[in-house]
Amino acid sequence: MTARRPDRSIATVCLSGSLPDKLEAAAAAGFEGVEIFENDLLTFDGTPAEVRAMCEDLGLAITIFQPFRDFEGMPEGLRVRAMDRAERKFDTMQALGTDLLLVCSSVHPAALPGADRAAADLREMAERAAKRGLRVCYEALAWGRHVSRWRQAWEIVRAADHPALGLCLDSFHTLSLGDDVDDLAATVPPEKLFFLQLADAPRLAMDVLSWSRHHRLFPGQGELPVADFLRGVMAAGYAGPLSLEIFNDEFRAAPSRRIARDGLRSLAWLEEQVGLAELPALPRLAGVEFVEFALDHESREDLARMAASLGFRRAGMHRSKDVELWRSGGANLVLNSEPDSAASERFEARGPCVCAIAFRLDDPERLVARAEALSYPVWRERIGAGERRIPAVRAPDGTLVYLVADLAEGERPIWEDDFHLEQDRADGGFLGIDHAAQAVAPGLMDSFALFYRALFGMEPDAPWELPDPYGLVRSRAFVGGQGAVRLPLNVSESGRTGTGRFVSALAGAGVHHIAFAAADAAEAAAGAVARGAPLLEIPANYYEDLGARIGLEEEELAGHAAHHLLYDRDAAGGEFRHAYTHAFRDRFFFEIAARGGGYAGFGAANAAVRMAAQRKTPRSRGDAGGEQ
Ligand SMILES: O=C(O)c1ccc(O)c(O)c1
Ligand SMILES: [Mg+2]
Repeated sequence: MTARRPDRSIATVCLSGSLPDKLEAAAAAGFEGVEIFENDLLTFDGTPAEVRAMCEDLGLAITIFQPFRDFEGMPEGLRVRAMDRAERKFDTMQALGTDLLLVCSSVHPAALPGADRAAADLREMAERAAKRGLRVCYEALAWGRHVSRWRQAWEIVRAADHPALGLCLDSFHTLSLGDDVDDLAATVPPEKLFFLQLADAPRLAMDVLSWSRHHRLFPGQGELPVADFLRGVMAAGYAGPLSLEIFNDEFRAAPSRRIARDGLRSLAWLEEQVGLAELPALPRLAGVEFVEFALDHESREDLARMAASLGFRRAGMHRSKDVELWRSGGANLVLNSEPDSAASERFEARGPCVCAIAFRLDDPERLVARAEALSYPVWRERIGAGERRIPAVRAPDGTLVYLVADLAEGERPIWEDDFHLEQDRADGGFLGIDHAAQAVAPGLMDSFALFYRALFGMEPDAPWELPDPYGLVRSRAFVGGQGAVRLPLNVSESGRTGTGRFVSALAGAGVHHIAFAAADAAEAAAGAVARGAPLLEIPANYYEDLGARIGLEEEELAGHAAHHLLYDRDAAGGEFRHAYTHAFRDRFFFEIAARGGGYAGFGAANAAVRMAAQRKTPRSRGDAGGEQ
């Protein structure tokens, strides 16, 4: 570890609720400071002195009071008003007990250009602040009228040349304009770096004001190079707090405690990225060991029949619980009907569903320690004598993620301790679980992103959009262990899309799609069809288009059509062949998938055909319905 960890701060504007709710949530999550956003004070029914007392009781420093708008460059009459307004806000700051004011660059239509004029205004403000022992920092808003970049703000602060005036940097304003801080250390002396605000965002093609006001995210949740930005600022000698400033409509509609906690996790992860703090090291992910279903006996029989049609066989019965293991080669399905368990709790709330997924990784206990350091809940199921306790962490929707040690040759697999095994592993079948896709409720996507990225070190693919016949589905895949674990997350604002219906049918989010890796897709699909598996019918038009688009030979096209296979090819010639089943009781479905030539996607080009086929084919059997 290099220096002492900087204090962690969060702007009240990030959180939902009243000012006291926000402060309590920030303190409960473990922040050391808060930015008091002026609007939160204006709408609070109490004095600034009461806010100060609340913060003191909660152990929170007020790191800054903000924003002070439209100050610099005003023509004479308005300039006097602006100075008066500043004096009034200094009164408020003194009552709050904070010494730092953020002035953001003016957007006022009357604001006049000119660095000298702005410098003179800020110098006078700083002089007035200094008389009261206060300080001012100046921030370039990306949409400022005359000042939109930190270098312009710095020219003004430098020219003003007052010890009570410094710079506020905000990663969003810099990165959203495609700018960087590479020359910050060479340009700005450290004592002039007064404050640092951190925010990430998805890459969106929209005006920067709307982007900033509605779509900011915590570092790690978006696509901006926030870690590089922070490295540059630390290299310039910044010594103040790291403060999160996120304007996001979903954050402000979500429970403040969850959002505050995600904020702290995000900062801890970011500090690890740049070497400011340490966490128990990231895991080495080796694969998905199993997917577990919560079922009653009736649905278990149906699901077992469907699994059998895909080539799975019952491989074992649990020694002490009402749980079956079904296996095909390296793919394991756990069918859990144990009463009074985490699974039954899930079944009672949601009906048949995926209640857990298990990752194979190098050191489960180190991951547990990392989860605890990031305050993700850890779960340990009760066990019978002699059985192995497999630790788990809870995903943001409550799904359990079990942590199973990646075994060296000859080590004893978990299954042997807990199951009476009827069949060993070497029986052909699937190679393993290729990917597990989750439907995520709209407000939870960003929490999931942080969960997979900060806790497991998985990296996000670029987001993409899938056209469901009844609305848009946004998708973003998280990939770990060089493709050993692949988890596409799907979110839909519309309740009518397949994703929307899975979310409502599952009372929240959940794994709704499990892909088994096959060495030979045609062979696996042919076997499945022969055993009566409910594979999706693909329209002939699809194969027509495939021939036209990719130029596959007629014979190959006919083979794909005969086996219900979809086909995709990437720019480097990697190939993907895959077939889908109908959904099991409208809740989840399976896929047979074969990758070749380093193909890293999920057949997104075929998603529209798959979703349409799932919607239009009538329920053909009791265990494999398409329409509700
Ligand atoms: O959107 C704004 O107006 C605004 C205000 C203050 C900030 O620090 C900021 O980054 C943006
Ligand atoms: Mg800011």
